[in-house]
Amino acid sequence: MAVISDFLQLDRPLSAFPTYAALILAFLLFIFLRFILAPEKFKGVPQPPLPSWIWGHMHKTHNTPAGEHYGQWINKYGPTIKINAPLFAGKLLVTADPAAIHHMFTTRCYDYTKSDLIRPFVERVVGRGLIWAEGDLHRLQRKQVVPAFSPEVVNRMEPAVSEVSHKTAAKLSSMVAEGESIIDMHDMMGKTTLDIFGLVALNHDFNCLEGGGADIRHQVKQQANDFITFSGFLAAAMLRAIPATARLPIKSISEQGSIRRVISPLARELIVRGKNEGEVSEFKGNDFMSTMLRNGEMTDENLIANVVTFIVAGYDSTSGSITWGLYALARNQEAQTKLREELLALGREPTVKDLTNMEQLPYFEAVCKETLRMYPVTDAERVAHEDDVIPLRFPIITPEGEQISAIPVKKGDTMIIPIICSNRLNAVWGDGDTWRPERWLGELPPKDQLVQGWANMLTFSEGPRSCIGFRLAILEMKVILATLIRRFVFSVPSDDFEVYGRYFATLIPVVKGQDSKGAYMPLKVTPYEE
Ligand code: HEM
Repeated sequence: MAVISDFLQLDRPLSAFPTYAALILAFLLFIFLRFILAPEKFKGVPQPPLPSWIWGHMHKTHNTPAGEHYGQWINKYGPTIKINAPLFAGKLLVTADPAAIHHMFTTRCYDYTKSDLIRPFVERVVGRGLIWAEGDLHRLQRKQVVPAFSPEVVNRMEPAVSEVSHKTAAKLSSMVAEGESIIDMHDMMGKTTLDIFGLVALNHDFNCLEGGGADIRHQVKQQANDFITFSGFLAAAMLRAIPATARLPIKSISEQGSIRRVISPLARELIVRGKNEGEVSEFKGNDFMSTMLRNGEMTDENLIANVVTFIVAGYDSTSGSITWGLYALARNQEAQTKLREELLALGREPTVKDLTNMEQLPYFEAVCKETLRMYPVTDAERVAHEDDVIPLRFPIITPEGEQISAIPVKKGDTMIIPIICSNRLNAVWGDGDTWRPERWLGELPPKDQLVQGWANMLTFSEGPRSCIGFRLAILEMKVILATLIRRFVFSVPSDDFEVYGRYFATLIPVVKGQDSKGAYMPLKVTPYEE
């Protein structure tokens, strides 16, 4: 009872609220009847055994390492399955099939929008910016900001990225010199990428490495840590069953707005400064802020939402990817040594040219791709806006021997696209769950079995809504990893140390046995001596 009372932010025990108890019962009865009366969905698509009558399949996927259960089911039943949503909220189609993904993300991108669970969540967290926008509004907003992330503009960001990376290396050196040998690299990478994004996109120095931006990073981390608890799961389950629950004073839901509340005043200040100063940075007016302001077509609400959106999307996912890269290298000392040797053999700090030329640093390229394949930091969910038929590359064979090569869907049906499973499909990659950079140096799986996103993976999605910041993310990943691996050896703090991922808006690293700490990646850092 205390849990429910806290969940609902009640200031008296739940027993004092018979009305609340009656409401909860009515709610459960309503969704149960809706479930019983619903027509059968996704006929012929295999469904794994139901782990829980009330929570459907999703408590298992929420409460365990990212991709673990979807991965097991998909490897057993094929890339397309159906599952039960919690609280009798109907069936969901889960697919990692490349043809289905291409259809929803590219061919009919605007007919498969973010679901009624995801879109209001995005609005609460970052506002009505590019990630929230759909249809014509999305086309318009995207056209306005896309020039700020062109190859030429991103390449010009390299000196700033490099400068912050060197500051991080200096900070790590001083921490180690002061006796701190085990360092939370998730926290360090968050500070590094937020500082970079401020400088290259907003002409603003968050100065996180010296203690700045702490409120933003704290809120982002707090939201992630809250989401992976049972309360976080229950809130998502209720929202999926009845989206109007968002209006109730539920703690885990109302607190999702705290990131926006913390960043908005700064966003407003930066916009006013940008409007007054005209060109706001050394990127010849091509930076994100100048580009948005120059067009003058966005309302102030859209401008603020986009500054919040880009700050959060621009630093958290990139820092997560780099953190996972350091973890993979810490677990694979041989690979780390090989990478360091390749970087040092260059005889200088790598330049943008070195980093973008795959032949110059082939192993480094393979390490980055393999990390982004194994640890994609986001997940996706779409809802059909019209009745449609989704094609499959890997047909389903029913127990009766019938082949299903396309799945009819109805307006309102929800599809879950577990990006991590698409990237790891054993049917395509063989040993998809193993981090093995060498796979990128040999022959890749046939193209028609792969998706059409960057490097034939789904990490940055594909199509008109694919990640707009992918070039900047890859540049940051390469510059930061090159700077750190040339100077330090990263290793795991103990033999039984294990980290698994949990999804919030990004893939959070959680140390096994230290789950209550939430997002955390303590690695042993030792200066490298030749
Ligand atoms: C390694 C780091 C990153 C990864 C793995 C990543 C991944 C993704 C993915 C998968 C999507 C599509 C989500 C969906 O449609 O449901 C996306 C969209 C987006 N990303 Fe990234 N991202 C990264 C870094 C960045 C950076 C650095 C920025 C900012 C410059 C950024 C800004 C955005 C925005 C604004 C969208 C929405 C695009 C749209 O809907 O048109 N991301 N990202």
